[in-house]
Amino acid sequence: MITVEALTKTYGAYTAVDDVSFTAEPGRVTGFLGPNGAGKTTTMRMMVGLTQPTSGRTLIGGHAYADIPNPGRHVGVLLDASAQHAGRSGREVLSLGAKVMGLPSSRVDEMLALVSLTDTEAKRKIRNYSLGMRQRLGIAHALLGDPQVLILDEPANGLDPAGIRWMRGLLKGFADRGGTVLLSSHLLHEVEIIADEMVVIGQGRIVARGTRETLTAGSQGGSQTMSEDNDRLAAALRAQGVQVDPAGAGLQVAAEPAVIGRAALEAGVVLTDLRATSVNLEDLFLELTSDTQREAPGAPASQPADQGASA
Ligand SMILES: Nc1ncnc2c1ncn2[C@@H]1O[C@H](COP(=O)(O)OP(=O)(O)OP(=O)(O)O)[C@@H](O)[C@H]1O
Repeated sequence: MITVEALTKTYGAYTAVDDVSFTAEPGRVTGFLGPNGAGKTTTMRMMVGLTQPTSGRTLIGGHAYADIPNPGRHVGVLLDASAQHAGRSGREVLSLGAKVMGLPSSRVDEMLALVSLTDTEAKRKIRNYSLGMRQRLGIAHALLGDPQVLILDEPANGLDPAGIRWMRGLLKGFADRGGTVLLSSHLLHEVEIIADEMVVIGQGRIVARGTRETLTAGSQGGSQTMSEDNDRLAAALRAQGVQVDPAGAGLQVAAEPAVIGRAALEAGVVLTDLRATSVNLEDLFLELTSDTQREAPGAPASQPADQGASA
């Protein structure tokens, strides 16, 4: 369990992270989502003691990271895949990590196999690694000590589609076995596929949090429909005050399918297609993060940050 309590970081007059609080629960993947420069990396660095917070704290399993003896055995961290010594090989980096953590060298081979780095690649200097290979090595390093908690900053960065799918499976499996996963991304699609919970940050502040369902709850859902007489159906709906817009060969209607079905029945129009349209999470994400001044109350589709489901 990770508990982030009122973390704030200021650089002079600039507030990079502003009173950020959230939890990441065991058995769940928590996505930390926000556009470039929103404060994700700064928050994660503060969580593991690499950046000193101006105020606030983070507890991981009830302890500050700095107070955890042999932290790699408890918390796997991947913050910057390119931060490893470029002149070392991947195997050397993992072997060093294993020594520091008091692990058998067989663990290095296990991790290399897990992230699909071949023996030849493992012997290559990191300066000659592709970004995806660095990322795989970083994930191997984070998992080396068999931790219960993973904190990963943009772990999918540089991975090809097959690699992203592989990583998703890996992290889901980790959470399914009871582990806690916090991963950041600036890409909604990457996060929404894997994350059980999402914490959305914009301009240093948490603007929403919850599951996909709770985030989009309360948003005005609509329907798409087609009929044998769209004009008559549109007129019948508009007469009830329902907003109707043309959409391709059909209509986009700001109402539930049942409202449309009833209107069609009363107007004697045969429907040829009728489906509820899901709320576009991407629109919600862009709306939430475009201007923190609006925050949750100004954005009707959002889950207010202080009532989020994951709190
Ligand atoms: N050492 C520093 N001095 C001054 N400003 C900083 C420092 N570190 C970060 N910042 C600023 O804090 C803000 C948040 O940066 P951060 O790297 O945390 O964003 P991010 O959400 O991780 O972005 P990205 O998705 O691009 O990685 C940015 O405006 C950045 O320029």
